[in-house]
Amino acid sequence: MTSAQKFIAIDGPAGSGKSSVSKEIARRHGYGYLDTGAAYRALAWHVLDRGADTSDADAVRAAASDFPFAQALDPDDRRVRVGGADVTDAIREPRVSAAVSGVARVPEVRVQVNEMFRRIVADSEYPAVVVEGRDITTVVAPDAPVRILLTAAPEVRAARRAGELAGENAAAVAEALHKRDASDSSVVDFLNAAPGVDVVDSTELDFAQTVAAVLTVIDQRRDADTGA
Ligand SMILES: Nc1ncnc2c1ncn2[C@@H]1O[C@H](COP(=O)(O)OP(=O)(O)OP(=O)(O)O)[C@@H](O)[C@H]1O
Ligand SMILES: Nc1ccn([C@@H]2O[C@H](COP(=O)(O)O)[C@@H](O)[C@H]2O)c(=O)n1
Repeated sequence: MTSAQKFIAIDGPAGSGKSSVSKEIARRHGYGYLDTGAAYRALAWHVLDRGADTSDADAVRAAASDFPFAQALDPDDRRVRVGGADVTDAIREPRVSAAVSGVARVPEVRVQVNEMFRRIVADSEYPAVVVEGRDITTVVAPDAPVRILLTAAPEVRAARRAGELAGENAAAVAEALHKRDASDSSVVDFLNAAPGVDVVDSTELDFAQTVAAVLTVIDQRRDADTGA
């Protein structure tokens, strides 16, 4: 089996359900789970921790050249580390969410982290790894046997995210989410499915229905791949 065949690739915009759905798929199948956004977030945290700004591409490149990132593939172990620092919670703070797109805009950094993702999957002992992000179906693993674009209407995604962040102003949450999508989608296209990528639109689906729809696609693609 090539390492590309170990990928179950899932892309989508912010708040589309990539991480919650991917974790559930990984748990049910005994697969690994890789949250690539966590790596970009951890690098943004690392840049800020060095007193720099992610709009400064040189500062991002410098931080990336010394980036001791670690993340387990266990879907129930979400700890993220940069060197000795546990940044699991810090990378979800609004200041990091607001800064992360700056990191994602630096092409050399994308190449570096994509190599890291491929290595993590290749070296893992899981039979497959659900890898979610923005460019997994198109750049990181375009040859993966299962490639899914998970999407939902912008207002639905904003409402789901606002529901998670108790105490945050819903309009501000929606604005931040849409701003991040606009910036990110100028770097990689995760709003339109590339040829061969299956779309699951969860706008009208609850969480359980979304998981079921993604599982159906995985089964269909796996059957097609094995000629079953
Ligand atoms: N189909 C669904 N119906 C209802 N809620 C959902 C559905 N899918 C996901 N959610 C909820 O929406 C919220 C956002 O989902 P999640 O964090 O998985 O999105 P994401 O795409 O990984 O976002 P981000 O890219 O910003 O990390 C979570 O609270 C999750 O439980
Ligand atoms: N494949 C990816 C994954 C993420 N990004 C960037 O990271 C940010 C955070 O991602 P979340 O999934 O945690 O929302 C995202 O806004 C992108 O800037 C990326 O570029 N490519």
